[in-house]
Amino acid sequence: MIEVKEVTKKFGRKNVLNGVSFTAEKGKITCLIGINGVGKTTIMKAIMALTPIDGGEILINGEKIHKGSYERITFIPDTITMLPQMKISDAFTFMADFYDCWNQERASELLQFFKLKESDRISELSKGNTAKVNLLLGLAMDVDYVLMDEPFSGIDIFSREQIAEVFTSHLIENRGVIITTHEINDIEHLIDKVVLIDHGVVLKEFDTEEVRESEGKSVIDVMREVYKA
Ligand SMILES: Nc1ncnc2c1ncn2[C@@H]1O[C@H](COP(=O)(O)OP(=O)(O)OP(=O)(O)O)[C@@H](O)[C@H]1O
Repeated sequence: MIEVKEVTKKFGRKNVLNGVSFTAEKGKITCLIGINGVGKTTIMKAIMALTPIDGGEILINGEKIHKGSYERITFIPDTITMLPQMKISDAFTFMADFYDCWNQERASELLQFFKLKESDRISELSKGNTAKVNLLLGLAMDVDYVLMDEPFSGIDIFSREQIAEVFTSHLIENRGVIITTHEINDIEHLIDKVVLIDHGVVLKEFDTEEVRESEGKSVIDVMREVYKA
């Protein structure tokens, strides 16, 4: 489990996270929802220890993040981190050299799934295909948790559908997934848990199935209630 406990973060004098707490479990897809600038990416980076926090605590499977944790958790940012002149095959070699948990078999499977070729050059990929390569590089790692920042942002409907398909396939397996979005429509049916964020605090954390069954409400119904209150 990932436990985010009372996390605070300032950039200069600006309070960005004001005591954020939530949990994300293995085997579940947890979605952080909030409009632009509420601190979603900062939370992801804090979990990965890519940005230092000012207060609170973050635990991954009961431990604070350490060097070895990067073989158990990965972050897929909303921009590709591979060099533009690389081919997809070069990116695979880079990942294999860098991570023990790199799974080439799964990478090849994802490549087929997304209809991409190892000889494709990063700089020549469309926006949708760049997002797919980014996702592929994260999902081909044998980790317990995958963090994805806006995996559906700015890409066409067909690419979005293809990416959504990954979430219901064996390629996600029993992993814990945290995704951020400000646009819930496409993915409502995929997610197990929602964390609604505003101004660096969690307004509500709920299980989508539970709310649907016990209260007959969709995620959007709950969002309307919470954000309009
Ligand atoms: N390195 C930084 N230095 C200064 N301010 C920052 C830095 N990173 C983020 N911020 C500020 O922190 C706030 C939260 O940013 P963050 O990127 O976490 O929001 P977000 O919810 O992910 O937004 P978006 O949906 O636009 O990606 C914003 O006001 C942003 O300007």
